Amino acid sequence: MMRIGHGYDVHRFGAGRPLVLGGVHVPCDRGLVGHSDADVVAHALMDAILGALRAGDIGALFPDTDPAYAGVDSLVLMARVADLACERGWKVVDADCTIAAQAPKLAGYREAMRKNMARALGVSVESVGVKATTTERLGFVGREEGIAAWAVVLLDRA
Ligand SMILES: Nc1ccn([C@@H]2O[C@H](COP(=O)(O)O)[C@@H](O)[C@H]2O)c(=O)n1
Ligand SMILES: C[C@@]1(CO)OP(=O)(O)OP(=O)(O)OC[C@H]1O
Repeated sequence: MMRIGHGYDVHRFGAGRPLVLGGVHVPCDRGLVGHSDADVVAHALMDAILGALRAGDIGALFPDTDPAYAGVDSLVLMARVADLACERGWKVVDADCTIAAQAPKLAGYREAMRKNMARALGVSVESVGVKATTTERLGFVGREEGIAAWAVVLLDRA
């Protein structure tokens, strides 16, 4: 039997923050605001896995009121989610992510994001897809107020 999961997350831009996407520090004059490193694509992918596991969501697992997660590297949390999947007898076989960002241009960082998230999950880089799109200047993404990300994942029995 296989399981499918879907995740979605949004973080707003703020000054004086690093922009971290898929574990990559993307050069930018502002970053995303969050209790953690606000890695919006890593959060979407973790939620997709937790959805497939029927194990709640990242907010339940890693509360934003817990000082332990202040500024945390989201890939560390992703490795914990992968461990949880393993403990429950599941493995990630495939994942795909879409990042909606009007700016900055992300094409040059996609491969590094794939590698980073694949490493955190303990899977081949071929098992993780990352794509970027603008929203043609429409909506909160188009106004450059924040970045949104979606992810889907397929789990199989380990
Ligand atoms: N932040 C982004 C957004 C888009 N890209 C790349 O540009 C292509 C065209 O985007 P449209 O939104 O105009 O369809 C997209 O397919 C990506 O390759 C990007 O690198 N960074
Ligand atoms: C991972 C966490 C930890 O505080 O990150 P945040 O930066 O608070 O991001 P959000 O997507 O709002 O909620 C998930 C949190 O659990």
